[in-house]
Amino acid sequence: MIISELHLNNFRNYSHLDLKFHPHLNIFVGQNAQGKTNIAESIYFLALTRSHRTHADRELIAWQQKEMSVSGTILKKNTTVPLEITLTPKGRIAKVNHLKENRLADYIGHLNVIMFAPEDLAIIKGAPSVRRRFIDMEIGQIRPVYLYDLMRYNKTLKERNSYLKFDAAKIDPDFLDVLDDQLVEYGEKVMTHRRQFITSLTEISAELHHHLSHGQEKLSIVYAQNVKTDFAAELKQARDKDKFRSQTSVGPHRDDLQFLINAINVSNFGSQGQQRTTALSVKLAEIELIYQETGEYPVLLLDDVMSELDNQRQLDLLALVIGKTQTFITTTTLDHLQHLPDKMTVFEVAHGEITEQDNHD
Ligand SMILES: Nc1ncnc2c1ncn2[C@@H]1O[C@H](COP(=O)(O)OP(=O)(O)OP(=O)(O)O)[C@@H](O)[C@H]1O
Repeated sequence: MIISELHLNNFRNYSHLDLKFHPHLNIFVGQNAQGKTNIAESIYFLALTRSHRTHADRELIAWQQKEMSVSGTILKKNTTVPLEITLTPKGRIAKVNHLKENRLADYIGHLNVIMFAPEDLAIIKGAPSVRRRFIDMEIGQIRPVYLYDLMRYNKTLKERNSYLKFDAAKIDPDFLDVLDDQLVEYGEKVMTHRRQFITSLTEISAELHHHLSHGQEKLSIVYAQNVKTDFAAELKQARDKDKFRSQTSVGPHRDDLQFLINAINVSNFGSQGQQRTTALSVKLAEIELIYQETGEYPVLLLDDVMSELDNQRQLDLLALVIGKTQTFITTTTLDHLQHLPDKMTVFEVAHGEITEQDNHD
């Protein structure tokens, strides 16, 4: 799939912007703090109805304004899909084909994006919650049903945790049994989706990493599932402890991922370069995974990462994606970008204004 047009109204530092994109490669070049990442962020937002870098939607609305909107046209193999999201003080309004979708889960998935930004190193180095968010966002893009299951799981978890805060004497074991049954039902579904996703991700990223490391490194990803074998039994066993601590200690809300290179944990012992290449392999694997699940390649957003890759990695990366995946690159300079294809559009970004510099069809 490709995004052919993008329209922004009061999004960050763009009061009004209309852009037409190249189907293969679009480069946004400009000095710091001009609005390059804002463009990548707006495309990510159009796909997933949230930002990749903030939880606070308010930050996305141009200062002194109350609303913003992002819209675009998505071209797929057989269809053209107009998408639009408006952020108002009352919340989000998401439209597909100009019709409002009542559930965001029905909206997400019409545009698939993979974003690779410096923050993504946190998938390797950061807290387990970062990795869970990564898993949730990625599975959610390809399987909307996952978002339903996850939402139901989180709702039940919240209810159980609130109930555990009651005085011990007031806790009815039968009611807790009912909550446990629900938690297990939704939790099992969440874990099944995660297991399948991680198995496929491991397989593809191992192959890509082998390629990117020129045969030197073997990457494997381990699903560090918090539930060992039997969720229901483990929940029951932890009940006294959970009552004492007023929180649920077992379940997929405690899951994690481990990245191993040649059997050594990259998060703790990998070099910066290995951590970066691992993050890149994982991101590139997602592109293939989305293709396998949906039959369309997603849009790739490379925000500020090219300068961090050496010449060879840039070459490998571009060779893997150009022509297959519509790619957006943000960068402060074109100087270090080697091996660019002939066909692309370069946009110059300055103070929230964009000028098309070069267009080679
Ligand atoms: N809600 C907002 N309203 C208006 N302007 C905003 C808003 N949020 C951010 N900005 C402005 O957007 C600019 C930052 O844009 P962006 O993050 O896209 O920079 P960039 O060009 O990618 O820079 P860098 O190369 O440093 O990453 C800053 O000038 C900032 O003041």
